[in-house]
Amino acid sequence: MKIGVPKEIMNSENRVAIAPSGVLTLISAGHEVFVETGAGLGSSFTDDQYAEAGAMIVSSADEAWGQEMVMKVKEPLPEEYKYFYEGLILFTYLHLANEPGLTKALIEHKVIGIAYETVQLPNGSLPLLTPMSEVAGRMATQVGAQYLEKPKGGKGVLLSGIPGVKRGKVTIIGGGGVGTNAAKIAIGLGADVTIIDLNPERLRQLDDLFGASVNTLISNSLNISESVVESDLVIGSVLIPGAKAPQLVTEEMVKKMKDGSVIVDVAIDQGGNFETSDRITTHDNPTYVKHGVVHYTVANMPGAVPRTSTIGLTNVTVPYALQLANKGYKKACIDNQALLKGINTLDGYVTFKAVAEAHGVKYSEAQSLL
Ligand SMILES: NC(=O)C1=CN([C@@H]2O[C@H](COP(=O)(O)OP(=O)(O)OC[C@H]3O[C@@H](n4cnc5c(N)ncnc54)[C@H](O)[C@@H]3O)[C@@H](O)[C@H]2O)C=CC1
Ligand SMILES: CC(=O)C(=O)O
Repeated sequence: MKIGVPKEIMNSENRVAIAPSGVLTLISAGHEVFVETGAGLGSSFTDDQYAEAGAMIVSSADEAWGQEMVMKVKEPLPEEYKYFYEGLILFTYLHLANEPGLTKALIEHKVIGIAYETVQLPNGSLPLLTPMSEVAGRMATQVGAQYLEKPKGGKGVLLSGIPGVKRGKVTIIGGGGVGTNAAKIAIGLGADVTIIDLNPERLRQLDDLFGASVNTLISNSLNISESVVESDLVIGSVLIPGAKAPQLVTEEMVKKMKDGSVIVDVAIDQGGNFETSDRITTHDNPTYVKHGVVHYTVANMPGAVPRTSTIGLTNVTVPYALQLANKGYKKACIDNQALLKGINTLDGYVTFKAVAEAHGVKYSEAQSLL
């Protein structure tokens, strides 16, 4: 199969879909890979390294997009919709529940849209989201700690405290991949950490993992409200796979937070967990202040640590890309139910229920279209 790898064009998106090691894997299996010139530079991979791995370096986005399958990192931006054509296999993060324009463009052009974030194993885990959730979760605490500093607009609290002065309080809503990694770093910093989740079994696992280093709370409006209002840093990481994120923290709760507190809404890529997360920000200008609270709502957090993230993403996506390329998307998705769950658009239909519901459009089962 001919596989294209365009350069990412989102603000400060320095990741690339495949590291040279992944190119070598695909080429060794008999496929052709076309990498747009400079696509890897943000992650410190040169054209020469890609060429040595066997890729063809192409000089334009047009050529990279003109292949049978395109692998990307972020959801295409409107200026990329012109590259869509009927039958294109697009393998990338899509976050369609929060992207009505992109959903429409994929349907109109009959693109086979396979979303990394909805590929799901029988145990419910999301293997192509996990490494970026690990990155974003760890970053969430780091950036939260930074924005609590006075010169960054925060209230001037050091999360670790010092002897004689109490520790900062961190609330993490959603104890999955992002939440667990955010907690790891917050505990490491010595903060007073609370994790809130809807799933009691998940709370038990977190309790076993972190012991007395965390407080765990079941998710309900009262627990969320009480914990959020008392916190210096609140991290939003609730996901209902493929669906628009639930807004669990209301504007009223945010109004009650102390001035200079910080919100890091990692779930912003699916629409966000805070009623006050009313915009997506960029790495160039990552925060805004609402009701005195600093909001960080960057939808591509791992783009700031591209070297780690590109390698982490390649590790998990390439085995699936190989299945798509070796067998063709139909047989690959019939043989592997996890991959089948990744198909969000096919033949002009929305094939992921939560996406169809988010946009009020007809849902068609992917399997019946294969
Ligand atoms: N902004 C960014 O750059 C990035 C954003 N993300 C996003 O972060 C979000 C979280 O991802 P993961 O942690 O991997 O998901 P996950 O599926 O591992 O975890 C989600 C957790 O939310 C919990 N949950 C569901 N409903 C809840 C409720 N009502 N109250 C409390 N908890 C509830 C689930 O039980 C689960 O433990 C996703 O939207 C993902 O796309 C991930 C990576 C980068
Ligand atoms: C998950 C996602 O959208 C990201 O890593 O940017």
